[in-house]
Amino acid sequence: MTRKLDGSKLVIATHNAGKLREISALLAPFGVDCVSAGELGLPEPEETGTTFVENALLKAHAAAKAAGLPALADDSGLSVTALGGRPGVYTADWAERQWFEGEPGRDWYMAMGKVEGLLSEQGPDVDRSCWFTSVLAIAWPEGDEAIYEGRVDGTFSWPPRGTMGFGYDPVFVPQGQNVSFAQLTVAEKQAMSHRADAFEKLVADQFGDAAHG
Ligand SMILES: O=c1nc[nH]c2c1ncn2[C@H]1C[C@H](O)[C@@H](COP(=O)(O)OP(=O)(O)OP(=O)(O)O)O1
Ligand SMILES: [Mg+2]
Repeated sequence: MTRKLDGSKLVIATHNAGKLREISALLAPFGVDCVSAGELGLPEPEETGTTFVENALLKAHAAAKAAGLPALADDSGLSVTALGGRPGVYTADWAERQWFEGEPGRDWYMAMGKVEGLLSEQGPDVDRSCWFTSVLAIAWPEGDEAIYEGRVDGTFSWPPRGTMGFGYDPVFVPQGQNVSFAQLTVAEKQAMSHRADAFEKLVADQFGDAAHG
C-alpha cells in the first residue's frame, strides 16, 4: 500500500511552465491545494539519474525535503524507435538553454531539428514511430514515495505544426490522429497524453473511489 495524500498542501515540483499548466489542470477536479516549486523559490535539482523513475524520484524528494510538504514531480521525454530510444531521459538536454525575452528557456526548435536530422540521415523510408513517457513521483518529507508511469505512442512528424502545448508537441502526432499535440487544446491533449495516462494511475491509487474527472 502506498502512502496517500491526506489533504495537506502539495508541491508541484517542476520548473517547466507547460507541465505545471497540465498538472494543475489534471489535479483541479480533486480539490488538491497546490503550490509550485517556482512559487516556493525551490532550486532546480540536477537530474543525475539514468532512468525516468530515478529522475522523477530525485526531483520529488528534493522538493519534499526542502518544502517540508509532499511533492509531485514528473520526469518525461520523447523516445524515437529508429534512434534506439533516444533522446529519452535526455530529451530536455537536447534543447540548449537559452534566454528568450529575459526569461530562461530551452531552444525546442533546435532540439526537434536535431532529431529530424538524425532521422533523415537514415533515408526517406525511416521508421518515424516514437513515444512519450511520463513518470509521476510523489515523495513525502519522511521519505515515503509513490510512482506512476504513462506512455503515448505516435509518429515524429516534420515540419513542426501548431503553437499550443510545449516542448516537442509540434512534432508529435499521436496514434490515430492527424494533428500534432501542439494543434490540440489542453483538454484534448489530456484525453490521450502520457502524463494523463500516468495521472489516471495516480488517481486510482491516491483518490480511489473518490476518483472522477
Ligand atoms: O507533453 C509533452 N509535450 C512536449 N514535450 C514534452 C512533453 N513531456 C515531456 N516533454 C519533453 C520536454 C521536456 O522538457 C522534456 C522532459 O524533461 P524533464 O526533465 O522531465 O522536464 P523539464 O526539465 O522541462 O522540467 P522539470 O524537470 O522541472 O519538471 O521532455
Ligand atoms: Mg528537468
